[in-house]
Amino acid sequence: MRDSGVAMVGETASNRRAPNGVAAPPPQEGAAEQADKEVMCVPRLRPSPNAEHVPERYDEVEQLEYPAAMYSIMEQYLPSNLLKAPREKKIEILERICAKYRPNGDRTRRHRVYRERIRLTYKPLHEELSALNPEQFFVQSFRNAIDDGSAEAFRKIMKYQSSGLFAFDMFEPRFCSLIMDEVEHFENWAQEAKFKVMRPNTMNNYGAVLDDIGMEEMLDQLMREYITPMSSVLFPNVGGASLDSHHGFVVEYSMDRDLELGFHVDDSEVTLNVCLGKDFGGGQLFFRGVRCEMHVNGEARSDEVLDYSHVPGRAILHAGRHRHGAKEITSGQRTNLILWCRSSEFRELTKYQRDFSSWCGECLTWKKERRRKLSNVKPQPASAV
Ligand SMILES: O=C(O)CCC(=O)C(=O)O
Ligand SMILES: [Fe+2]
Repeated sequence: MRDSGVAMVGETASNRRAPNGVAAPPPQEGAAEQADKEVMCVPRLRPSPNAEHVPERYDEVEQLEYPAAMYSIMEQYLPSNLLKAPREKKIEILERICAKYRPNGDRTRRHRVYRERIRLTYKPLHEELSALNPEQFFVQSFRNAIDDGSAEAFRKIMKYQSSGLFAFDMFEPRFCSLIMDEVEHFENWAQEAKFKVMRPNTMNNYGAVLDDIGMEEMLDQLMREYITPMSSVLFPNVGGASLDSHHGFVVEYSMDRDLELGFHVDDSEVTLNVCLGKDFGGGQLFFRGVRCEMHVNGEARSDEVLDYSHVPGRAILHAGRHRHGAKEITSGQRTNLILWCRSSEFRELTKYQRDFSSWCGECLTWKKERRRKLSNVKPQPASAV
């Protein structure tokens, strides 16, 4: 399994919490409006160091993955909103950046130690969550569609479908409760044990990585046996047929915690997002079209502006590169299970590619435009000598 990686997130969106947990400047516009203008990737380092910033010292920090001096040097390349983040957060971010360049995105030593400590000291509340039990976890209609495996069977269970977005009922209410209870139990344990929980990615201040608390194998099986059959049919152009690793976590929103999630793309080829509960108002997902890395900040076409309202037990499946965010909740508490499904084959094959017109809205527009221009070029009559 690869490292949890980092979601590519809106770095400068002014209307959400900054990744360091410090409140970002007051909102100028709504999340969705801002999203139309800008998506950036975080953590994206500055091209040149910030010479005015005096970096922290890391010498006395235990269990650093790399030499302490490297953290001080790299700190000067962090985007300005992260410079004042707590040192622990900066270490986490810098190590995640570096992990991307290690063979197979190997997990950092800190993360290995973190997981081992949980494994040895945390006693799960619901041991049954460590093994996939389709009858207990999934609703009948979803199991039937997977058993059938045809595009027609998947089409039949869709409750909402729009370009690149597919929503269907998936989890039994009891399974939703078990996951939420387990996460709460873990949070309580961590608080009592004074154990610092690693959050799912740089954008979340709450939530937990399910892979870290004993559900990695179960979620891997879920991806291979229950998501791949669907994504092979629904997302063939973005690696949906060759998913081979995942990052599974829950995100939590409530009036006294995170309210919303900034505009971003996921570090995944295909994302499964299932609402677990509980009662809440607001919190709609907003989508703004699928884009490759080069076009991630481009404008959305009007037909790409889509909102989706979560329903407990219901899943939405989308491409990781489908730009999105979550609007503020207006009441209650919302918890969602997120499974970022990745394909190393797809990443390798597309590494040196430049044309993604089979899935990137803007590459496609450019391609059509080029074709149109070419077809408008009138052949010159050959002149006789
Ligand atoms: O809040 C949600 O439902 C979306 C979460 C999300 O997009 C993510 O964690 O990548
Ligand atoms: Fe996301």
